[in-house]
Amino acid sequence: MKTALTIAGSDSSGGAGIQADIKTMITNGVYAMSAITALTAQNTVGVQGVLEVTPDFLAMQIDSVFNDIRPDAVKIGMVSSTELISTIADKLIHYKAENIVVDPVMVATSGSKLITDDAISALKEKLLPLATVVTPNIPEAEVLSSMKIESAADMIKAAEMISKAYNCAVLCKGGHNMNDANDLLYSSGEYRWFYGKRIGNSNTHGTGCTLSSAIASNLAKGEDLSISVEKAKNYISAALSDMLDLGAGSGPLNHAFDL
Ligand SMILES: Nc1ncnc2c1ncn2[C@@H]1O[C@H](COP(=O)(O)OP(=O)(O)OP(=O)(O)O)[C@@H](O)[C@H]1O
Ligand SMILES: Cc1ncc(CO)c(N)n1
Repeated sequence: MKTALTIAGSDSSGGAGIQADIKTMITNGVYAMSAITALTAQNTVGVQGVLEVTPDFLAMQIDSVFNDIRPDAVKIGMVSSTELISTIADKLIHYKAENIVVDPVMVATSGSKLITDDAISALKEKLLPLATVVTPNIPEAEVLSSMKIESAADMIKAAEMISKAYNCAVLCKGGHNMNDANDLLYSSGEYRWFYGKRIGNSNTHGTGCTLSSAIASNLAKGEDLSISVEKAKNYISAALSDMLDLGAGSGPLNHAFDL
């Protein structure tokens, strides 16, 4: 069985973070492991508290995983501080990790900030150059490219800028568009659109975590990047279409829609 590791924060409400990642990896056919960067007390309405792990303890978790069950792919989600980002980068280099998917988590769907400004610089300098693919939504792509994104042409331009600056593939996600849900993959100088019909479901808590974990699962199984994104896009669209409606705010999607 192929294996995947998520390095991310825990979401007590189970819709995003580590919990979304593990549900996604299992339903996409890989063995799931975790290294937890922070605990969040969170629900569909907001983030009530964050407790970060120490860099040493994050390093210990990553060592425990790599020294026993080597992951075929690694997904990185919420990492809120510079020290934790440096720890992850050092370990990924040390273990020569492959198939690295970086979801540059900055703000929760509910609006709470999940990263410090210093850490955004560290993410750019230390993690993006290690990434096979980075998966920003439109506001995150604006921060990473320092340009405003108002059209499909802007998505291509921003993805190209990020890809060239950090030497990684870029999937710019269109979930924050009003009219469609088209995602743009820019890789090795070429781009491909993944078209998605906008689904009328306001329960989108954890869509980014889920998509990046599905991509990591497909890479772990040996698919190339473009097919990995295509399959992940089909998975998230089906999970959203199931119209699960839990909680008072933006609720989770149904990761296990076909079980
Ligand atoms: N209403 C929707 N209908 C169809 N697809 C959607 C919808 N909302 C998001 N998606 C898809 O979900 C995936 C994640 O995109 P999105 O832009 O929501 O990420 P995100 O903002 O990082 O998520 P998160 O809410 O976890 O922070 C993309 O493939 C996007 O196209
Ligand atoms: C722990 C965690 N990671 C990522 C997100 C972004 O959806 C979230 N809300 N919570």
